[in-house]
Amino acid sequence: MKTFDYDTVRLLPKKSILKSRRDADTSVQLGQHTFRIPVMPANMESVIDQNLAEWLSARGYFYVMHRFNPNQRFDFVQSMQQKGLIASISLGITEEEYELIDLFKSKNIIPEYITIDVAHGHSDYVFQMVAYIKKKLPETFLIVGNMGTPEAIVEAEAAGADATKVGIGPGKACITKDKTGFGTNGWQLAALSQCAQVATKPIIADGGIRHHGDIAKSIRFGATMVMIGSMFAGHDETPGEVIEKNGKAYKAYYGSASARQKGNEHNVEGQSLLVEYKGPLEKTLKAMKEDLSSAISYAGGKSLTSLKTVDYVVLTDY
Ligand SMILES: NC(=O)C1=CN([C@@H]2O[C@H](COP(=O)(O)OP(=O)(O)OC[C@H]3O[C@@H](n4cnc5c(N)ncnc54)[C@H](OP(=O)(O)O)[C@@H]3O)[C@@H](O)[C@H]2O)C=CC1
Ligand SMILES: Nc1nc2c(ncn2[C@@H]2O[C@H](COP(=O)(O)O)[C@@H](O)[C@H]2O)c(=O)[nH]1
Repeated sequence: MKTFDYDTVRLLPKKSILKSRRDADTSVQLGQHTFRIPVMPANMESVIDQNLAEWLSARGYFYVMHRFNPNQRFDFVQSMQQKGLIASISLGITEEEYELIDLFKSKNIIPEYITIDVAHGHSDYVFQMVAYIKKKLPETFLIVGNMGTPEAIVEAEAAGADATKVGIGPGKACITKDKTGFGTNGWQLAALSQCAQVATKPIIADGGIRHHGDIAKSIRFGATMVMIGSMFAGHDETPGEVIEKNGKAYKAYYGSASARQKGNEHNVEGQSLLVEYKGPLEKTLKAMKEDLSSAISYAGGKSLTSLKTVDYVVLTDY
């Protein structure tokens, strides 16, 4: 099997039709809503909290709240919706999660988006949860992850997923490939491409984004949106305190399957890192939008759709 990844692919330019990059449209539709850029922060405790969820949603960005304060999710959804904001939460697949779905149903509080967040999403237990959510909360847009193969995408869509999330182990805080030998680390873009060939619904590329250009590459290879952890962590608006070390400023970034997150040493597949302190998030989001606008211009179009058909090369002696 031929593989490639973000660092070995270059997209090929087409004649531009834009007078200015400011005329490029970077917006994307997911479900019933349109968002400013095809980017969402990872649903990790060191990346997002309720304040950031409110901040992003109020400004037209998509987000997925993490699931590590399980008992606060009902109030979270109510509070977001009372403010006129989109409610987008994560769920696991334990019994308590079924009870939360029942609570939403009984109170007629309907989250606009739910993401099933399990390391190995290609599982009948995940698909049972998909079916339950679609039965109880049919209006909710349901994202199901994580997957790494076309077979998984086909089964998830057949079970009722409205979108799937692709990426087993390409994340910066991930140690899955070393601990288990499995995953899409090192060929995430090729895995995304394979999954996109069978997908009939949106795919979210999750993990391994290290440069803004990787967002455009993800769209070229079939993603509707991307999920980003480490590049989001470390801002003023992201969780955690600034840490000074050897005269430089950092914030903590830790995996959802790290010992720090789990509070134990069982099935640890994530590590704790320091990422550089990056200042205000507004500045990074503006730069992402500008770089995507430039990419659209190079693609010879006016919107993200133009990226989907550009030619590319794979560097071999890289
Ligand atoms: N994208 C990625 O590559 C990865 C992401 N993560 C993140 O870490 C967090 C913790 O995830 P997770 O480990 O799923 O923890 P969870 O506690 O949510 O586990 C999910 C459920 O599936 C069961 N399960 C069975 N086989 C597996 C398997 N191979 N991997 C995971 N669960 C399995 C678990 O039982 P039991 O625990 O008894 O086995 C548990 O009941 C999530 O937020 C996830 O997104 C973690 C690893 C990889
Ligand atoms: N294998 C693991 N993957 C993890 C863990 N915590 C989060 N993640 C995944 O990483 C991405 C973010 O990747 P990044 O390259 O942008 O930093 C995140 O969305 C999860 O899918 C973990 O503990 N182990």
